[in-house]
Amino acid sequence: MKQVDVVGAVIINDRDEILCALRSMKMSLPGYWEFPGGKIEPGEDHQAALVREIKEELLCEIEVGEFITDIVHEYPTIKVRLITYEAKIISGSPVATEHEKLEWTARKDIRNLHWAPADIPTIDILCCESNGWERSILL
Ligand SMILES: Nc1nc2c([nH]c(=O)n2[C@H]2C[C@H](O)[C@@H](COP(=O)(O)OP(=O)(O)OP(=O)(O)O)O2)c(=O)[nH]1
Repeated sequence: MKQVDVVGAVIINDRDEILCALRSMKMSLPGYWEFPGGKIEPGEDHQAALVREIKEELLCEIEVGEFITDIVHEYPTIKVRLITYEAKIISGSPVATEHEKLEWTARKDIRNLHWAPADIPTIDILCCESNGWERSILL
């Protein structure tokens, strides 16, 4: 089965909200939420691919931060390797040029969206992080 290598940016603002992107009817997996990003070009490193994709898709500039996870998900006709990183916007503000819409969502609420299946491991890590933080305060 064909595999595509994709990078996704978990763009977080200073209010701990995450930028979520809804795939449009013109894209594959329409109606699913995802992290903005896209396919890595041959010879490109992950960070460069993310900066390029975000510039193309959202017309703004990001700085790529910590690695989150690297997983392979088998869809019925294609395997997607999704590699996610934290990121923040350093210039401009995001515009949906390809997506149906963009939404800043509080970290605690991101599970409520209907995510592309390949994104669930990233969502689990993002939600755990905040639980871990709360747990360490309670202990
Ligand atoms: N960008 C991105 N793609 C994702 C995520 N989760 C997930 O399964 N995908 C899938 C959807 C696409 O098949 C592929 C990403 O490719 P892309 O972002 O370049 O999408 P595209 O619109 O050019 O894809 P296509 O319609 O040409 O197949 O990975 C995610 O969080 N972000």
